[in-house]
Amino acid sequence: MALSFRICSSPLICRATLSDGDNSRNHHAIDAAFIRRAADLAEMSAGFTSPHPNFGCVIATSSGKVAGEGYLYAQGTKPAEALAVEAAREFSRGSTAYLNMEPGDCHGDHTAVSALVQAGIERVVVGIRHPLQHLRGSAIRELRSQGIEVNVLGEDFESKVLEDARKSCLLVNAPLIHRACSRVPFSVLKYAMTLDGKIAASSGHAAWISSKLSRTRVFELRGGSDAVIVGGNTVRQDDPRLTARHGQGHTPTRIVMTQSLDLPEKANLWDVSEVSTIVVTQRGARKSFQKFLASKGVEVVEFDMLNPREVMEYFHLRGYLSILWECGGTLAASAISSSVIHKVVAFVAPKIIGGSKAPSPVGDLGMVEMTQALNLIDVCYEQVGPDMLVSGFLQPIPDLLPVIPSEDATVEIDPSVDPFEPSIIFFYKTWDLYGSFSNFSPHPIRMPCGGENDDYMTWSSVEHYYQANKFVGVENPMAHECVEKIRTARSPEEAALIGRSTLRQKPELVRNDWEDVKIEVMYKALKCKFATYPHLKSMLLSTVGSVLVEASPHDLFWGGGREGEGLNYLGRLLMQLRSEYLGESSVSAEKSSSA
Ligand SMILES: NC(=O)C1=CN([C@@H]2O[C@H](COP(=O)(O)OP(=O)(O)OC[C@H]3O[C@@H](n4cnc5c(N)ncnc54)[C@H](OP(=O)(O)O)[C@@H]3O)[C@@H](O)[C@H]2O)C=CC1
Ligand SMILES: Nc1c(N[C@@H]2O[C@H](COP(=O)(O)O)[C@@H](O)[C@H]2O)[nH]c(=O)[nH]c1=O
Repeated sequence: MALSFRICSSPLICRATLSDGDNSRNHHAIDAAFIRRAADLAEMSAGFTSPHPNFGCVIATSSGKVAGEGYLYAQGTKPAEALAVEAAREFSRGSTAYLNMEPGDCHGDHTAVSALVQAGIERVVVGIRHPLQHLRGSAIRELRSQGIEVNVLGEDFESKVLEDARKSCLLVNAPLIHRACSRVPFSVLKYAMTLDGKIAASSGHAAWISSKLSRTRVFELRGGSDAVIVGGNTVRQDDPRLTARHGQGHTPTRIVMTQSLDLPEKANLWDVSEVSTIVVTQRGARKSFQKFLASKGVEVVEFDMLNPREVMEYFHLRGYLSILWECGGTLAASAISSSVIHKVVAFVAPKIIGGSKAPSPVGDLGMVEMTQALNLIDVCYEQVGPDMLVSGFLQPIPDLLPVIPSEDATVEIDPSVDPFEPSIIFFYKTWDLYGSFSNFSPHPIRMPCGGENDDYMTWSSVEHYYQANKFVGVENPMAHECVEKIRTARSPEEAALIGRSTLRQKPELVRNDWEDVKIEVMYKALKCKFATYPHLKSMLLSTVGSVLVEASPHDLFWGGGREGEGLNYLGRLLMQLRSEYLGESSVSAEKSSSA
């Protein structure tokens, strides 16, 4: 059955009534319809932040009416379940909540579960369990312990229609599911071709094959990916920008894969003022050009064996979850042969360019008979302006039921479970085991803005506070505006984006003493966070004896870097805070023993 992945155009919270057909007595069909709607809602957050779990929730009354809906905008914002019950108000009582995925209560605050319990929800239907082992099953257990009936698709009941609904839940969080059971990021090959199967004219000219509307869809695809990758020849021919030009939201890292490193000195990708570029190349290639790129702020990574699999395994280790391949046919063929492409998205334009030498989307795969052709699965067809968008999967999304059958059996197949030495605790993504230590964790703090304004304000995360402080106390209305924009940013990622890009683009708005005070600013915010949330303080104290390292491969100041080359200031400040707490408790223990 083909799954359609329409981006929902309805507002965040909407009220809708099921059509008569959906209102049938067939419980499976009703459950399936609502779960699919929850998955559609979840899809709405894709593209606003770097991939993270996408959650949607629908509250339906016993008569099959939608009482409320919600989706998680980004990590740190209100959970989908809380938004949905808020929208449903008194209609939540006795209703059923449909969730595309089990909530991951990674911060121990049970916000999603509490929202459902307090609203009087009677039954919860879950599309899939949480794919990450340390989070899997805990919200379901908690809901059941509160007397709520919980049904998980594929576990408590099965049918074709429910199977399809479950599949839509797997797809909407495909990058995360891949992270749980694979060693390469989820990769999509996207191209635009003419009706006669060419991705450029014989001259190499390709701007443009697809329509403006299709290219806008490409910006959305880029915005939903961690990185976009092209080969060296595409850089030489097209001089692409590879940015997601659709307003606010996530912009993916640009990756160039080149063996020769024979690239032009002037290229749009070397402008890293808005977003970074990483060039991956063969060890030893054109050392002088490597230096030139480094001087431009472009990172160069050398490989002994430059091939798509090695490159993808490397980016998986660096924390990339999803990659969009926008390369030409030569690199595409190599990536498909290496089995790193999971999905294909092709825009077919009603144009004919001809040319026996004009390139096609996929180069030589060594196949000689049509019976060897790779068949796509779950194919979708959609008209986009004048073009036809055909998409489908080359490899199925892993099915969590057989792949991850139980909590006990998962350690072996989940490479993220415990990949590190026990004496070092790494933390990075907020949903990781110690993710609450991250600046991005959703723990609001109340602190004065700093500067002349001593009023206490609520900051949605440490990251909001930290980024805003770059511009505090600067006598310029634009700096004030920037502080407010960061304070009201809907997610830590958005706050970071505004803070970092303003620092790069308008350095005059940054306070003069920023470099001197930034560690102190961070420490103050961390102290406030751990003092505000006792369970976080306990978590920090539980790490005594372990070194804390922020496993950010990019941030060599706050993070530990890829191979320990980073300064790890965030880890250090947390250890300092931990020592402070230990000092306090030993002083109070001394006092009580001497009393
Ligand atoms: N319509 C569309 O959607 C698109 C069209 N195009 C068009 O396609 C043409 C370029 O096609 P093509 O040369 O295939 O594209 P690419 O440049 O994307 O891929 C080939 C290049 O990738 C690099 N490379 C590194 N490792 C490998 C490897 N293991 N296997 C293969 N390549 C590797 C090499 O760069 P190096 O030579 O530097 O070592 C190689 O020349 C251009 O005309 C461009 O306009 C490109 C993208 C999309
Ligand atoms: N020609 C072509 C595409 N080409 C891809 O887009 C890149 C250019 O991106 P940018 O510089 O950001 O606009 C180019 O290098 C290639 O990867 N894409 C499409 O959707 N449709 C098209 O017709």
